[in-house]
Amino acid sequence: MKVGIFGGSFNPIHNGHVALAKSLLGVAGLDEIWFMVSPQNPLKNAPELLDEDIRLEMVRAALSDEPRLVASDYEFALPRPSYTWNTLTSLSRAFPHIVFSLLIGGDNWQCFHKWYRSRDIIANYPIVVYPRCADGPFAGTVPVRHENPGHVTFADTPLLDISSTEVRKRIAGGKSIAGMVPPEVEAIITDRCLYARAF
Ligand SMILES: Nc1ncnc2c1ncn2[C@@H]1O[C@H](COP(=O)(O)OP(=O)(O)OP(=O)(O)O)[C@@H](O)[C@H]1O
Ligand SMILES: O=C(O)c1ccc[n+]([C@@H]2O[C@H](COP(=O)([O-])O)[C@@H](O)[C@H]2O)c1
Repeated sequence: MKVGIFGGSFNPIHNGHVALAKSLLGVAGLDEIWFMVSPQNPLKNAPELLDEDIRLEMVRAALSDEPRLVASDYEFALPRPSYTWNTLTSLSRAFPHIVFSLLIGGDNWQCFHKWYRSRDIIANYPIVVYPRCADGPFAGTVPVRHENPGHVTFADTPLLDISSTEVRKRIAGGKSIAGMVPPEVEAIITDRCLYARAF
């Protein structure tokens, strides 16, 4: 069985994440994709990061009709910050029959050399890099290739110009997020008044 690990803050999950994962199932030949909700990205200090349980609840709601897309809280029980090398090796020990790949966006691939034991990840796990249309400096760029890419492939998936940052900004500005997040996620955000404070 082949499983892709799609790690993220998912603060909140949006339609770009779901559309991308659906496309990656086919493009990368995966049986399932596990959305690994990261309690704490080692390289991000985000004061606006919501509690991991609420972020997980939104991911579960968004994926409720997608049997091959799975919401995972696996990192919640691992040491913080959430180093992907630790997650992958722990998963491989826990599920020895599963071949895990790492799915990573072009934005994160640009700084992959800063990740904890990035060379070990490249040497031991297949990596699938997908293009990311971020609203930041890497908008529309082709991911940088590392010197010794190992099992790194570059997936030709569609670019969807949505980010969690934009979703949070719109909510704080009193604007609609209809069509940017799944309706189940929009309902949770509205009911609990999430992200109502401006950041
Ligand atoms: N619209 C999108 N298209 C393709 N990939 C995306 C998109 N949005 C996010 N991703 C990817 O999903 C992964 C997890 O996303 P993350 O939770 O950081 O969302 P984000 O929208 O980038 O959040 P933020 O705006 O808060 O940085 C990242 O590696 C990112 O590359
Ligand atoms: O392992 C690392 O050193 C590392 C450094 C930066 C990011 N990550 C992981 O990359 C994923 C994407 O994070 P984010 O916050 O951009 O959605 C998430 O699973 C993080 O834990 C991992």
